[in-house]
Amino acid sequence: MTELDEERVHVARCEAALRAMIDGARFNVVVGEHVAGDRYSAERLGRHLKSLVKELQEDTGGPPFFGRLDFGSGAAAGEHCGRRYHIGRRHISGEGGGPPLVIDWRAPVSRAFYRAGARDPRGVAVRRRFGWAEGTLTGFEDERLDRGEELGAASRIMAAEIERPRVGPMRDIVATIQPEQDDLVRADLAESICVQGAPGTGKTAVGLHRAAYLLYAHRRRLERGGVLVLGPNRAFLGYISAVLPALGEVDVEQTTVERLLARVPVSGRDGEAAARVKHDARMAEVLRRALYGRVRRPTGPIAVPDGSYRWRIPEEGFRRIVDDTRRESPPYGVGRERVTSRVVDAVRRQAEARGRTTGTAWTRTVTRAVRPFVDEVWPAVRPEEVVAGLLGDPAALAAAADGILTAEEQAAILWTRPPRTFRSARWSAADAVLLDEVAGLLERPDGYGHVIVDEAQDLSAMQCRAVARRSEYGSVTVLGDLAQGTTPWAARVWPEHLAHLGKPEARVIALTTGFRVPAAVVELANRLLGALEADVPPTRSFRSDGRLRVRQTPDLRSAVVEAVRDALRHEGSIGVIAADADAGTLAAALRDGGVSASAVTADAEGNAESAGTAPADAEGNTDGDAAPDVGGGPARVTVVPVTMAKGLEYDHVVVAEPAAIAEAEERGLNRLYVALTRAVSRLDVLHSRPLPPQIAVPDSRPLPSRTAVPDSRSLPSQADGRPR
Ligand SMILES: Nc1ncnc2c1ncn2[C@@H]1O[C@H](COP(=O)(O)OP(=O)(O)OP(=O)(O)O)[C@@H](O)[C@H]1O
Repeated sequence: MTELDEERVHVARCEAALRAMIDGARFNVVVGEHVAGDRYSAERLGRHLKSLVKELQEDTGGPPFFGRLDFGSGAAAGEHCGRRYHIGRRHISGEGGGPPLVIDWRAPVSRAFYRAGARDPRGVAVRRRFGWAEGTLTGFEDERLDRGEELGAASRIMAAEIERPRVGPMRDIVATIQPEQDDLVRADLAESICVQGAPGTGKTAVGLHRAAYLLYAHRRRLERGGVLVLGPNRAFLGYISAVLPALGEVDVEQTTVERLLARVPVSGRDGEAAARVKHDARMAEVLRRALYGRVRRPTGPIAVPDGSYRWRIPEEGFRRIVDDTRRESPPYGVGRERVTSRVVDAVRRQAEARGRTTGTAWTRTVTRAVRPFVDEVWPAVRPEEVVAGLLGDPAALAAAADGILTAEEQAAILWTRPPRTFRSARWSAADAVLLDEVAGLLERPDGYGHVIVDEAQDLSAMQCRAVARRSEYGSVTVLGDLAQGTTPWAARVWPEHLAHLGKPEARVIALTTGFRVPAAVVELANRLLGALEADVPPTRSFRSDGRLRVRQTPDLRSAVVEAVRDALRHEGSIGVIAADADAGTLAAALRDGGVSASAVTADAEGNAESAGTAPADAEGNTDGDAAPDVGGGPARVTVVPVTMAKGLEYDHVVVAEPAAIAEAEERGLNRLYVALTRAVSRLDVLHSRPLPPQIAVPDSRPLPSRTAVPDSRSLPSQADGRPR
């Protein structure tokens, strides 16, 4: 029997054991319904067991393992001396209580799979990587670390995995996590980290694997708060939605900041000037003043009838209670309760001095009697009243914003036609952020144990504060790229942003090796860096494959259709990325040309990321909001308005008219940088107008024939990655 045959026998054992685990878990669900002592524990146990079944079922599709570690006999192997472990996406128990057939990739011993090298073998004699094709084990590759052999980037299996054409949603990367990524994935739960990563360096992948790792390593501690993943839009969430379930984690909340803060329907729209002011950190103080401006000093005593008695708190005593409470700065709602209970206590002291018994019923009656007095000085209020009271009333705004916002800034956010009541207000996306700030002043929201924020560079200071409120007692993983910032308020440096996120101490780590974008494409995109006002290192590509074509054409529409037809000859997904204003025309051109394509549609919720640009989310392929396919069946081609392209990737990308993308918004070059870095295997850049100078050939020599730049060698190389 060959070694490969032996491994295949192990595959069969694993599959049988996994089936037995599922049957066992199903059986436990049935038994669990009968064994639990009360309804509450029955429900808890039931939920746990059912989710175990769900997890296990999610797993049955993928290969049971992807690697193997053979530990040597030296002291470095420690307790693993002479042992052999298969490493996979999940633990598979051995038959009859024997040693496990597969160890979870997150277990401590698995770490050596990602970290061991010829220089530091960590007791590992041999690391084996397995190759799989359509569920069948096709081969393996050994690294004899004990003999100083290490393949590194030369591993065929690793390269094939990284360079494979992309189809469908994002996949996990457990088999090929790189050492610098592994460090981030396994960072301590208590530690907040910020990953500044060039496009395609695996930030999103790292964030999702970190979620899975933390849930494995700290399941009990995270059980209550849970883990939250925040992404830029629904198209992105659809794209990443399969990764965590494939890793056995089915209960992680994944949403956008807009949805997280959706306490009101968003139907209004701000102009850019208003949105900028509303997203500015100074609004926090304006809102705080507006809210606490409602607290008034008492102007009289409190009198509480109690049977034949009448208790009295003099104005001075009442005032002291209110002042003391304000000084303690509790959340507004807590302050209200604190004032009430302190007044009741003062009354109780008087009553008890007169020999009254003050039980629960007495407390309830007196509290009711005290309420109207407290309402006068510390009124109950809703966030909507506070924000509407501010934006709809120039005098109230002037009072709260005095010395904070200029007269122009106040004018920019004032409602020109205030609604009659806050109930009929047409709230904008930025208003929702203000409402959340006030809600947070009234009462602390429930927090998460860990929050992962993707594309964090695009959050405003006020959105960061909303995230900070939800991770006050937890930690965060901040993922972003300053060069991809496209909102008017996008971060230009990390420290200030991290302070708004409530984690100024977070460690900032840079990732620079790109696993998505081929070298030739990276070189083109890197030319934009100098113009982006972001101090980030240029990307280096892990990949030497791939293709870049830059072509000028008199007829953009026909050229796009032709490029897509050509791309359809290859395997993999195809994305046509264009300025928002051009996306519809190009989708129509493809339709007229008989090419089946779906379209990422404009946002249904109005949560545009910046004022004045169309859009935010909903990708058809993933959540059903797409325009129907012309050809029927799932389309391989997607037309993507460029403001929706963030975080997505396609095997073949056609970027249409870079000049139009660059000039459509203030940070148009950043947007172009995002567009150029979505391609996994091939990028076509088609233009009828001159290219933005940063990506045009620097010495204005025409690119070879102006039609094809087959590989990176055709582009003048730039060691420092900066435009010349
Ligand atoms: N270690 C790895 N092994 C295999 N594939 C990887 C690895 N790291 C990243 N990738 C792949 O590279 C691609 C880019 O990763 P990801 O989307 O996480 O990058 P990103 O840094 O978030 O990019 P962007 O900033 O452009 O959105 C994905 O297809 C991901 O699966």
